[in-house]
Amino acid sequence: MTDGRRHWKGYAISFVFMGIMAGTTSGLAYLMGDVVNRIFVQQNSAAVWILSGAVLALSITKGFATYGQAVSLSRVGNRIVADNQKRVLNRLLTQDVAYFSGSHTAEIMLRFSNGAQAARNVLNLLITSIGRDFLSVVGLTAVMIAQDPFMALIGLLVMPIAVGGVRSLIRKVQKIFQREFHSAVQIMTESLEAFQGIRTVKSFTMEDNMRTKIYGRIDGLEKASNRMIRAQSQSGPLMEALGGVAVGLVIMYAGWGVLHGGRTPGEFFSVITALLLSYEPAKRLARLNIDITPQLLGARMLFEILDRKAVEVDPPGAADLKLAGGSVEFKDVHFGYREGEPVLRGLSFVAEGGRTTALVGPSGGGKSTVMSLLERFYELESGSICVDGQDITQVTYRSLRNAIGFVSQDVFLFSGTIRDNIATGRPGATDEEIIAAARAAHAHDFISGFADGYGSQVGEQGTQLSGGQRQRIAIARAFLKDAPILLLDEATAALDSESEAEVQRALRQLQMNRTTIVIAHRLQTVVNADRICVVDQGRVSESGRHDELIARRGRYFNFHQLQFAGQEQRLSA
Ligand SMILES: Nc1ncnc2c1ncn2[C@@H]1O[C@H](COP(=O)(O)OP(=O)(O)OP(=O)(O)O)[C@@H](O)[C@H]1O
Repeated sequence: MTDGRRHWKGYAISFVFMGIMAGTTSGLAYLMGDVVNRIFVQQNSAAVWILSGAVLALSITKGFATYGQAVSLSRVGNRIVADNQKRVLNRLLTQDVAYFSGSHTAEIMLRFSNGAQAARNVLNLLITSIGRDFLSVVGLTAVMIAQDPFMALIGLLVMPIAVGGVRSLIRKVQKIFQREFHSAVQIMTESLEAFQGIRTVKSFTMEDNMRTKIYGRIDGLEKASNRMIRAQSQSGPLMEALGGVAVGLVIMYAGWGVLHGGRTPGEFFSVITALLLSYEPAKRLARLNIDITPQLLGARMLFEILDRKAVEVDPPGAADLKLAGGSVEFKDVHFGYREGEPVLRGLSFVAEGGRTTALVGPSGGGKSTVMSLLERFYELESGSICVDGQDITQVTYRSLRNAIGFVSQDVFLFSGTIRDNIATGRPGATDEEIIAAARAAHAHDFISGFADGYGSQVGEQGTQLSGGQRQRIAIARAFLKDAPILLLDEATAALDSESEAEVQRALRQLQMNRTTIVIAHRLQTVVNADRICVVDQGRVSESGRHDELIARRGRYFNFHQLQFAGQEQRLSA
């Protein structure tokens, strides 16, 4: 807990309220003895006033204590949820890209939201059980013992049986919970995919398939939830029966005592009241194990994230990257996303500062991987990557990533305004700077064409931008970021020639005076690049300027010929 002491203070307060609740409840049970004896047996008229006043006072105190404990417990509970969510968010943000590509968003989201609630529920259940229920049972037992120890013993005889009875249910509950969680993740995953891929779903008329599949999952979850309720409620009949046995035995013993053994009716009523009042808290205590099990499992889902090591943590004493021209060097880099499946096999190349280096080669050769590695989204197996002579593993993540701008084919827009989206390039940028960046990116005109201009909403609930427009937003971001190193994954599709020309113009401007590494799909880029690296099977098989490589008549030359033969201005694919 980030601030455990703060939580415990809150719990201590609700504990005090619970103590008052337990005390007043026991007091009320105790008074029942006097009510019966003084008012009904002794017919003492003064006692009517005193006892009714005392009952009233105790009830009012109990009412306030009930309110106080509910409010204080909820407050501390809500704080725990909030704290836990912040901690999980922090831990998630320090995970690397590999973690996110390896786990489904739906599962992370469920752990994030339900896990934090479950952790709160565990503490609440423990506190209310110990504070309210346990104290009540202790207080009421004390009343029973004070009135008649033997009668109390009869009443409490059933307790061990109740506790033993519920134990067997716990394993069942655990198993059902796992199934419930799994079904919930599947429902969330599949419906998220259906909504995110709604165009594909509709154009392939997959609605019926989707419906059937997700219906099946929902039905599965419903069944699991029903099974859970059945298992959890199995303790109900057991407890009712045992409670009945206890009350029955007390009536038999005490009734006989009142009739034949000189016991007062007051003692009898007081014990019965205490027994009936302790019934609910005792039931809850016996069920505690069952109720807490799913919550504990839910909390474990959360703690599995919290227990993960923060991956993206700077080594102690890591220095910030010192830029001097922004040259990039890959030296004999070996890397694979999975064990035994190498993607880069000894890749080396130099991207000189301020120059444009183009990566070309067949699809799947590892070009995008090169870019991910330079941003240090993944760790190398061997070899090194240096920026201006500094190994990227030795400098801070922040300074490395601040030095790199990125424009890719699929541009991610956050929900918010166009202004906000451009400003992600440099948080805190002024309106003038944002507009200047948009102008440089050839985006100002189309943005001004919207009714709300820079204030237009984009993202999931906003204006849908075209592919070319989205790209120009990304370019504006990169202009604003003004990083010395630029990674460019050239657009290959979905741009009409007009917006393509706009995007190209903007990109040319952006590339000026920056170290640019571009995944080139267009001949034009390659022809003008200062250096072309042919990435094939995880290595740079050839490099040089366009005319040098053509003259060499090797791999690049073949690509080039192919492209011309296909009349397609693309190199990869
Ligand atoms: N996140 C990932 N997890 C696992 N494998 C991946 C991941 N990204 C890429 N790969 C694999 O790594 C290999 C290289 O992919 P990469 O995207 O770097 O190639 P590329 O040269 O950029 O291809 P293209 O020109 O088609 O974009 C491919 O075999 C691909 O399946």
